Amino acid sequence: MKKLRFTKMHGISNDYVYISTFDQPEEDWEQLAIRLSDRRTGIGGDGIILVCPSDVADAKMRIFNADGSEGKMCGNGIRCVGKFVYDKGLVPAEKTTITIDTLSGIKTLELTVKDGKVQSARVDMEAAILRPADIPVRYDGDRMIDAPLEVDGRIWNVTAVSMGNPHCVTFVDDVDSLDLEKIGPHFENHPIFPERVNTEFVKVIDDHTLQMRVWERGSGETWACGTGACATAVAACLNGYCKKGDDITVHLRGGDLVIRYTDDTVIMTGPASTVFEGTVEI
Ligand SMILES: N[C@@H](CCC[C@H](N)C(=O)O)C(=O)O
Repeated sequence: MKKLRFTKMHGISNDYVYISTFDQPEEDWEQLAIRLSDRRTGIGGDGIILVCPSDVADAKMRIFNADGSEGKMCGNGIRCVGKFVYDKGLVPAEKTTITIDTLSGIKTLELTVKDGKVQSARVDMEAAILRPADIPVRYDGDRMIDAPLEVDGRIWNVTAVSMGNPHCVTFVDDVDSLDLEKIGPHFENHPIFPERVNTEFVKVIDDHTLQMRVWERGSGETWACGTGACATAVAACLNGYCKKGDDITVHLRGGDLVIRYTDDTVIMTGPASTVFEGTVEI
């Protein structure tokens, strides 16, 4: 029986099983993501994240959702990967600017370190993608903003944004009362999203504050989604609820993220936490 070393980490309760391939061989990650994510029979998590060697950055990140599908980007995950790389000494202790290669490009992180451990990270998520074909969403206009969409027998007004992965943002009066287990899968598998979609349900608190719940492609409702918070802040600016260049606080079930959107980039700031380490038989 083979053994795999892992670190359980979370970014405001969006929890993944982190596995280093710096010193462990390749495995069938799709199958392991399904098995290890199970909260009763596995380690438990919203998926698994691999921290891999890279020729072009300090490390490479790969994210597998709980259903085994591979995502291209993970906002909460990348802050934890920055912490993992620093805390494990994979970069020198004086190096607090870290680069991480992802399937949606190389991202730069500024780490905040206390007593030799990373507490939080500020990530340059790069420009939001709004061109429908690049998100991807089947939509005829040049940007899908506040567009009516029928989902599960109701009309929702949606804004489509890619942060390296696809998001559908809808503004509602109340997020707490929504039955995400029922409506989430209808958004995720809606035929206008050829690669499925992550969906954010958002209440505007004021012009600097948003409350959000998320139904993630491949993982269901999670307590937070970093790329989802970025897409939400972008959508809030595009819909006139918030202003570009301002710090926008997004309240999620598991905590807060601060997002700043400009035409050139989206900056996300938030914590990264280690829960425990262990080995698992595979
Ligand atoms: N939780 C993540 C996003 C994870 C991937 C997503 N479910 C997808 O398939 O695109 C985040 O914090 O961004």
